[in-house]
Amino acid sequence: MRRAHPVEVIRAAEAPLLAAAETSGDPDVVMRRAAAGVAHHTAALLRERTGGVYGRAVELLVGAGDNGGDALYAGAVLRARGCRVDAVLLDPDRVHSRGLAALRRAGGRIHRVEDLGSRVPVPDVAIDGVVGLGGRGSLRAPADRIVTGLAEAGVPWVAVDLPSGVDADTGTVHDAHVPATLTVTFGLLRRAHLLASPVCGRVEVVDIGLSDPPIGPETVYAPYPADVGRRWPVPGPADDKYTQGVVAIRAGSERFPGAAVLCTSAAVAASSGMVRYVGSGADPVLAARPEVVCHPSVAEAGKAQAWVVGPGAGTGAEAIADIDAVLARGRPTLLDADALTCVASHPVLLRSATAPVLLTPHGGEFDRLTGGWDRADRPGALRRYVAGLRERGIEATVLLKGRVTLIDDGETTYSVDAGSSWAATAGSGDVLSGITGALMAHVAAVRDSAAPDTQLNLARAAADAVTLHGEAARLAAHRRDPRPGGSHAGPGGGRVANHTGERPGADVDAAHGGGGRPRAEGPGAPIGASDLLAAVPAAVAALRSSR
Ligand SMILES: NC(=O)C1=CN([C@@H]2O[C@H](COP(=O)(O)OP(=O)(O)OC[C@H]3O[C@@H](n4cnc5c(N)ncnc54)[C@H](O)[C@@H]3O)[C@@H](O)[C@H]2O)[C@H](O)CC1
Repeated sequence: MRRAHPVEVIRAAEAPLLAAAETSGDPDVVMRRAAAGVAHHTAALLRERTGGVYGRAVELLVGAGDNGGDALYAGAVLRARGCRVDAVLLDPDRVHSRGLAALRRAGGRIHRVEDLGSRVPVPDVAIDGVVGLGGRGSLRAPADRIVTGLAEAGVPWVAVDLPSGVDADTGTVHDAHVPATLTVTFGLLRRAHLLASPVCGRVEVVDIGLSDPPIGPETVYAPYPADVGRRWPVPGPADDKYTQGVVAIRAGSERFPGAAVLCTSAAVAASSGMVRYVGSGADPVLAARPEVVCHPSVAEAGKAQAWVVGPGAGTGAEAIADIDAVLARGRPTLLDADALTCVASHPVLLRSATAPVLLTPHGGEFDRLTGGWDRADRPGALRRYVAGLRERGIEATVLLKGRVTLIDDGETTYSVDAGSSWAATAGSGDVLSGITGALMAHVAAVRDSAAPDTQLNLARAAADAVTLHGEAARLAAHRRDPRPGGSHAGPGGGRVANHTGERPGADVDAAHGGGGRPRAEGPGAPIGASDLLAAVPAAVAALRSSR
């Protein structure tokens, strides 16, 4: 798992290093170490983009704090490597004076913002040293104007520590922010690197000598794709359809038969166990997936290790009664879509739950559940909601969907960046419910046979399912078979997206509105939920073979 920490933990980890630097008589030794890393990775980006480093133009946007100091020292290193370096000082009276002197000595040019006039320099790369850990709120004028201008001109931004205009702890991306192609941070990931990963670009961590800090309730986790692949359930020599987990799905309605097909088909594709179905969509479900076992009612469904309720299932009296009946069966249950609407209007429903529940709202459904939430603090709003449920005695985990999906069980927050936004399509949530339900059934089956008294790690299972879903969307968007009626059996796609590496969406495309707006997802083409579904087996294979 990748781990990311809150600002106070980072500051505490840095404190002994900074104190030692102070007593050594070289107070900037740690800062120069950090800056050397910034310069190294900026040079690599320059080489990638322009084929070299010598003679390339670098612009530094420098704020009042130590983040600006890092940028100035990095500028001095790049100058020594032959770059032309221009530093724009946003607050000349408070600039880091030793960093500034170092850049001057190296031959960098220094500008006050007011001296820039209408000059619009177009460097090969721009370094964001406006604010780091001490940043609060949006980029202010005139930094916002400079950032927008360069982003519109297609200049890649390197963020020092984290992109300015992004809150280090909540990951809130303010309207005016730096859309980074690359973020170079120091020693430890900050929460924003996982919570706001689409605007961080590729994240590089430079070793500056920090020790591992303690983990705590504010630590944010993100699974490595290779770990998800290692954990993904596949049948072993002693397995049969029951040992791998049976998931039962109550989904679909006269109005939304497709939800039943997408959800059950995704569950079938995600694991080799068994899928049961209850609802009005038995005919289309069986037409798509004859291996699904259909039942006339919740009461008549056979044994299942986990249940999924809600996709397209309706919000009427019958649907509500079925939610109640499923929860009363005492198995781990995923509640999605219409089931969340029912829970929002009848919160008492969750009292029937005698086993862990996983709620999977998108932002609008979370609005309904909470009566309105603080969008400036996604992880905080989620943690507070889960805490409220747990205070009511409900063993709940909540998965808040988005390009960056957050999962919280009251103690641990997982953050999963899909790596692209291709999955933002109708029916994609139904597929996610099916995948997640199958995985829940598997972990419950394993738990029941190995250690029935232990707690289920539903949050980690959900994070794994979201990782797979994102990978399936990426593969679907990139592997469309151009033949009429073709499938997803096209070549390539074996390499799993490294979510701190390949990130086409982090690039800025002036043609798509500029102003730091992330470009639509680079190469690839829009997909529907059926395309995503068809790519699930390839995504499982890709995750299982990733290193
Ligand atoms: N000291 C070292 O050896 C190391 C420092 N590192 C870097 O230091 C920053 C943290 O520096 P700090 O001075 O505490 O904070 P900032 O530079 O982030 O900014 C503080 C400064 O900015 C003003 N401010 C806050 N919000 C805004 C805003 N939205 N717009 C404009 N100005 C704003 C605030 O008033 C303060 O004056 C850390 O991130 C590293 O980059 C390294 O850790 C290496 C060791």
